[in-house]
Amino acid sequence: MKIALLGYGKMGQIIERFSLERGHEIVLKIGIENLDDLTVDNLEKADVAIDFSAPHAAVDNIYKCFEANVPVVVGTTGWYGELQRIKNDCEASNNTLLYGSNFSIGVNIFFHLNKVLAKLMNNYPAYEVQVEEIHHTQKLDAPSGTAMTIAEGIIEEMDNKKEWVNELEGTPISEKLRNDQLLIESLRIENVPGTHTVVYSSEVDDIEIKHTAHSRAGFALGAVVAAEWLQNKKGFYSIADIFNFRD
Ligand SMILES: NC(=O)C1=CN([C@@H]2O[C@H](COP(=O)(O)OP(=O)(O)OC[C@H]3O[C@@H](n4cnc5c(N)ncnc54)[C@H](OP(=O)(O)O)[C@@H]3O)[C@@H](O)[C@H]2O)C=CC1
Ligand SMILES: O=C(O)C1=N[C@H](C(=O)O)C[C@H](O)C1
Repeated sequence: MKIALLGYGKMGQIIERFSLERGHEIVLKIGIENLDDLTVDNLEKADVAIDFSAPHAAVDNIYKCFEANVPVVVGTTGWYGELQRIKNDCEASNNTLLYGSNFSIGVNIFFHLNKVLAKLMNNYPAYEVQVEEIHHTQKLDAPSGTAMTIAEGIIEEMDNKKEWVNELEGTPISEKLRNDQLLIESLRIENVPGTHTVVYSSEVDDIEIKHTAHSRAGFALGAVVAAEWLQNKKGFYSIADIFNFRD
């Protein structure tokens, strides 16, 4: 495949390496220094675009791909408030997009496990649930997209949780946490690629599930595999469409 990389930072560079290893060609690399090269003409040279840019940049980049009719894989997080509008516009313009808050196989297994556990724990109100995410200090968004997906999985399965609220280290939530709110605690520590924990705590014990990324390799390989999966498809997809986990 001919791949356009939108965003050539920490992730873009590893995605380039995996793309070349898997026999693909990089026909366009867009970073902050050559944004003018992000044109319809240049995008049309690619079979697929992969966006790992920045929360403020992803939406414009997606619409540029739609204009060029190039399928786009979006790994960038922090833009999900626009998800419904983009889904509608993608389908209305007969375009193709796949997004995911996390492309690693391990985290996608974890997403499934999280929902199975939440369904079970729904029967045990003595346990209070909380999500924690830890990332490197350059991360621009909080909570992480992965933590949002985890929280949404819990809210879907637990009758007493209706919404999540975020506490970023140093900026505690302004109001007291309500019983129907799920806390996502965000911590920023130098060089951490991504750690997510779900804890159910009772008076007598804790139950904890945790995913620890040792590097960014799992995210990057997953993004290239997602781009391969998207070939010859039309429409709006999420990473969950690639996996078919059973309980
Ligand atoms: N879904 C997943 O599995 C994963 C998602 N991510 C997400 O991917 C995104 C990128 O992560 P990461 O690579 O670590 O971040 P980096 O900051 O290392 O890289 C992003 C790059 O994009 C550049 N950029 C800024 N604006 C634009 C634009 N308009 N078009 C193209 N590039 C632009 C930035 O330039 P400059 O720094 O000069 O502004 C930077 O070089 C984040 O949102 C992160 O949360 C990360 C890992 C896994
Ligand atoms: O910014 C990152 O680094 C990561 N972002 C994604 C997220 O917001 O969940 C995925 C991964 O945790 C790394």
